[in-house]
Amino acid sequence: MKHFSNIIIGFGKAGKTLAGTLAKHGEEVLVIEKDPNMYGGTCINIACLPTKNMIINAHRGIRYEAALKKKNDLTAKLRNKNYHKVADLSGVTVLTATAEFLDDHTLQVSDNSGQETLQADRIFINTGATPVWPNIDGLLNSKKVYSSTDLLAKDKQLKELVILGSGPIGLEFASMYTQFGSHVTIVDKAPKILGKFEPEVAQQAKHDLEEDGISFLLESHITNVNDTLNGVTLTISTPEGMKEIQADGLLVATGRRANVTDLHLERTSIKTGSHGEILVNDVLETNAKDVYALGDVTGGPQFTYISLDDWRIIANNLYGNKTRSRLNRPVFANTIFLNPAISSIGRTEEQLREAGIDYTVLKISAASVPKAQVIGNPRSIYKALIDPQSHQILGTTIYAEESFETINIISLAMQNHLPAEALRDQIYTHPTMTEALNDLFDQI
Ligand SMILES: Cc1cc2nc3c(=O)[nH]c(=O)nc-3n(C[C@H](O)[C@H](O)[C@H](O)COP(=O)(O)OP(=O)(O)OC[C@H]3O[C@@H](n4cnc5c(N)ncnc54)[C@H](O)[C@@H]3O)c2cc1C
Ligand SMILES: NC(=O)c1ccc[n+]([C@@H]2O[C@H](COP(=O)([O-])OP(=O)(O)OC[C@H]3O[C@@H](n4cnc5c(N)ncnc54)[C@H](O)[C@@H]3O)[C@@H](O)[C@H]2O)c1
Repeated sequence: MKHFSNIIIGFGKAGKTLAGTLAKHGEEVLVIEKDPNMYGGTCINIACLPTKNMIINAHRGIRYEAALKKKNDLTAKLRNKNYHKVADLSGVTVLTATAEFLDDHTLQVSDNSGQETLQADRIFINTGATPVWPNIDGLLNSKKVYSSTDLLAKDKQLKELVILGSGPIGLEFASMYTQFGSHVTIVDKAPKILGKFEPEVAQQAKHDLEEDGISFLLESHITNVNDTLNGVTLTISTPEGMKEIQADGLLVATGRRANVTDLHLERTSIKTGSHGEILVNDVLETNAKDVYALGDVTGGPQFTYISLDDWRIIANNLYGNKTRSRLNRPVFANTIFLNPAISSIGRTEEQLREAGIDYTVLKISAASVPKAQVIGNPRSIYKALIDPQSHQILGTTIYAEESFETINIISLAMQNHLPAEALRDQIYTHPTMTEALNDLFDQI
């Protein structure tokens, strides 16, 4: 039986970065990835980067087939680069095989050629997340039902697309497909979209998505999926009664949960939660000694930058001053890449009210910001909540062009406890959307 000092299961953001750190410290590492099309993990192959590349090219007016080719070229390049960045490190080996546990420190790996048993002193589980499939009649047998991964690989554009789920995946695909010229209907059981964002921003974003041609069926669910010669018929229960929609396909975007499918954790002392997520303590240790879990598989926030931050926690606890943990993870933002993008950080008005925290609201539209005019997209709301005494920023939501960049400045200010005046008085380059922060914080 082969023995390794460290085995990382899954070539995700945390895992691949950790392989580099371990190698730098002279450690021997085996990285096991089950799918050669996934070297580099979910983000670069089937998620963040290909979707944003398609979204940007759709906005540029590039046709679907040409955009798909550009996306495929990009992911192939990134995959190859990611593979070599890890496999070429001294002390690191990449094995393309599926790993399953036999006990806490013993794994069986399998590929088409056979199986092998391996042991390791330390094991890091970084196997990501997998789509949740709702229980709907005809859904699993349909050939017209797609996950985000399937749809990103589709060589022909679906002209009439229904999307189940209005989370980030559903909304980003809806925005992208609309820009490519398709008609999209979103079905969600929730009464409103973007429910975690400030209500006026969510409302404005919904209005703009509708203006772009997207139809919404809220408080609705699909009860039946029936393939037809040319597409699919969807039976939908809505507040106005049952509806039937003919479409070319259905994208299911109803959430993703920890991917532990192949791992056979029942053979170990590793504990899982009610959604299959691997339970870890604040420094990402599982119940089994020297077995860690990182990234989406822990059931934490599903973002590449959080997986990367999990790596920081592990690296700090293995080689650093052991101060980093999930408990003191810095405040972090999130963005949904719409037209324009919606980005937020910290707390909303509702959350502050519930917590009994006093706040002052600052709000502007950036329609008159020169860069918004240069881009030709005046859609915008900038909203900040600040402490009335200290002027510390408690939360910010930006719905505007380039909000995904501007929000990182707010993040830096919050993390370093800068008062709103610092952002008000900062000299920003021109013309940028960030300049709007001069005006937003001028209302203090
Ligand atoms: C469509 C979409 C768009 C997204 N957009 C964004 C975005 O814009 N920004 C953002 O921050 N996040 C985004 N996310 C979320 C982000 O992609 C994930 O949070 C992130 O990639 C998770 O990384 P990870 O390190 O947990 O593991 P992953 O990168 O998911 O890696 C897990 C790897 O483990 C492998 N694996 C699984 N089981 C086994 C096994 N038994 N043996 C061997 N290998 C195995 C898998 O093949 C996979 O390569 C998006 C997600 C999706 C689906
Ligand atoms: N820009 C980004 O950062 C980005 C982009 C895409 C994905 N992601 C990550 O991927 C994860 C998964 O995204 P997602 O959009 O699939 O999930 P989600 O959980 O965020 O949203 C799922 C939506 O589906 C609805 N839904 C669930 N079951 C339903 C049913 N049976 N009928 C009708 N509606 C139903 C829910 O009400 C919800 O609105 C997110 O947690 C996110 O962190 C991030």
